Amino acid sequence: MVPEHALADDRARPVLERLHALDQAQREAGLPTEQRIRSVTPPTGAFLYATVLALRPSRIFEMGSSVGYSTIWLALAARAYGGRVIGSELLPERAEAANQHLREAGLDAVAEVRTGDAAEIAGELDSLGLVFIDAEKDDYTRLFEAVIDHVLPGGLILTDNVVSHDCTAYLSFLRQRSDVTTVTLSYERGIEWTVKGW
Ligand SMILES: C[S@@+](CC[C@H](N)C(=O)[O-])C[C@H]1O[C@@H](n2cnc3c(N)ncnc32)[C@H](O)[C@@H]1O
Repeated sequence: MVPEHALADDRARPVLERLHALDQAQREAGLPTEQRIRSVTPPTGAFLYATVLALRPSRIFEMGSSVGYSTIWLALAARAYGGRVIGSELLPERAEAANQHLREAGLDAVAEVRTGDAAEIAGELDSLGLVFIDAEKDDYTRLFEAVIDHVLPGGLILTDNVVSHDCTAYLSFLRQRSDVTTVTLSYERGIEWTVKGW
């Protein structure tokens, strides 16, 4: 039992535990990256949950949902105050699995995962209070550029894996922009905390 999963309710907890166990098993088996579900760690899930509870964004967008592990964490928090989560996933079978996991967790009224390129789906959305970027690391700049105009002033963009992976180009790109304030959090795999200016 992973302590962070105790934050979830009785319906969501078994789904989170199962997906985390699958992620661990795939990593231990040495499966190639593209075959793994590549979930965030449980502490990162709890971080997303706590951040959403604190900021209470009405509309949350996730770029790269895989089978929905982090989507469940975001949705658990959003449900507490009536927020809504839109996830996005390039691979149709993963998006389908994510929506099935949201149903199992009792969160399908709060969150949905759309199939397609997150950059294109961003164009369908507006007034985003929080964006979580967790797709391919060499695509972060394109995804950020696609979504930033759809984020509210003061909105938060979180990006995972900025310490575990070489994200130098993305981090420099963010620091050259005058419309955001950005800091790197050395937490778990590294989370970039980027706030859009008012
Ligand atoms: C690191 S995994 C996401 C893990 C997920 N956030 C979680 O913690 O459960 C990255 C996922 O992004 C998807 N992906 C890659 N490029 C994408 C894009 N341009 N738009 C949407 N999804 C993308 C991949 O297929 C993969 O399933």
